[in-house]
Amino acid sequence: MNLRDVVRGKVVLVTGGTGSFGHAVVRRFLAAGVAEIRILSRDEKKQEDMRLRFADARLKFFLGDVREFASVLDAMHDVDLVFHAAALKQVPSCEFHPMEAVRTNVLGAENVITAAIACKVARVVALSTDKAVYPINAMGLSKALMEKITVAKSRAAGGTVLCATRYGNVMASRGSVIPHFVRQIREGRPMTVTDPDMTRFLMSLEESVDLVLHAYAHAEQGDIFVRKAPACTVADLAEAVRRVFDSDAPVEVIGTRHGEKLYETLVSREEMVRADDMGDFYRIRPDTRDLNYDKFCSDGEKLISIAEDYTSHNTRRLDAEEVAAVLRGLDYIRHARTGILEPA
Ligand SMILES: O=c1ccn([C@@H]2O[C@H](COP(=O)(O)OP(=O)(O)O[C@H]3O[C@H](CO)[C@@H](O)[C@H](O)[C@H]3O)[C@@H](O)[C@H]2O)c(=O)[nH]1
Repeated sequence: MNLRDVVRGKVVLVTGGTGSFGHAVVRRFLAAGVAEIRILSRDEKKQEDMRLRFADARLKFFLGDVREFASVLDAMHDVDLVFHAAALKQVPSCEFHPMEAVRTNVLGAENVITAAIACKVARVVALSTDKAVYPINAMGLSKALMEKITVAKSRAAGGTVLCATRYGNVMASRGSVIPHFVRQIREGRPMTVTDPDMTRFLMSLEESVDLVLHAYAHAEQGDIFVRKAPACTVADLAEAVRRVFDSDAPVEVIGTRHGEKLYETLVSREEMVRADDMGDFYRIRPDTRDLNYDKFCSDGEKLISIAEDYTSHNTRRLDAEEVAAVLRGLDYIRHARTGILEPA
């Protein structure tokens, strides 16, 4: 896909756009000749920082909250494309305040989709997570409902194509384990590993943006897109960080945290039977049976019995040296090696 051909002259809205994903999308879209890119978010300070950083008149800021339909509608007029990234995404905070997750991740998503359909937006890409598959924590559960809303609304969305993307852990994102390990090394503390055998998919920020752009370019009504990714154990991740920083910090095993899974799943076996393998990506097509509910009870699916989940346990596994090589390529690690510890 040539991004230039796709975005030239377009008006794009990014909800929750002041985070690292928003920055990466804005950078690429401005360079590719987008007509206007709007950010809808709650924090005026983060908006001001971003305004100063980009200093580009095509970048417009809308103060508001996806929980408020009126503020979503205000930002939606004349928009061609929406990336819905606004979310509560920390597992512990959603666990303690599940209704807040419902308000932002579930009702907020409904507001965005309803406003987009009303304003005849061409495409909406909603950002989801591997934690939405076989969810066990409130964050994953609320994102699973967001996906369900996207697919259900796609049955009657007129000319607005609704789709979602699912990705795993973005390496070195703010608050995540890699910057945490680096900080522990710098402060001369032991590295705390939850469960050495726990696995996570590894994806860079740029790869997560590629996935979202792939979805934008290829989506048909109700699709969910997944990008194939390698994974590693947390023990190997900790060892890789030690090698990159030439550290001999000890590792302390602290046990699994509240709401955590041993491994993550990007595509369930139930979805795998209707997924297309697109090389680097999977496309999970919606269940297109009509609204005759009876069929959902009577028509079985034999293929499910032989299909396999796509998980961080059975994807390509990187060892510590391979993870270290990936880490050395990250901007965050290059900066951290010179003493700047906070991810952008
Ligand atoms: O001190 C620590 C902290 C974490 N971990 C492990 O490191 C892995 C990654 O942890 P973390 O970076 O906190 O990511 P997750 O808990 O998997 O969740 C992240 O990834 C999600 C997407 O899957 C995002 O939605 C969340 O915001 C983001 O925190 C997990 O196996 C943790 O058990 C440790 O071993 N030691």
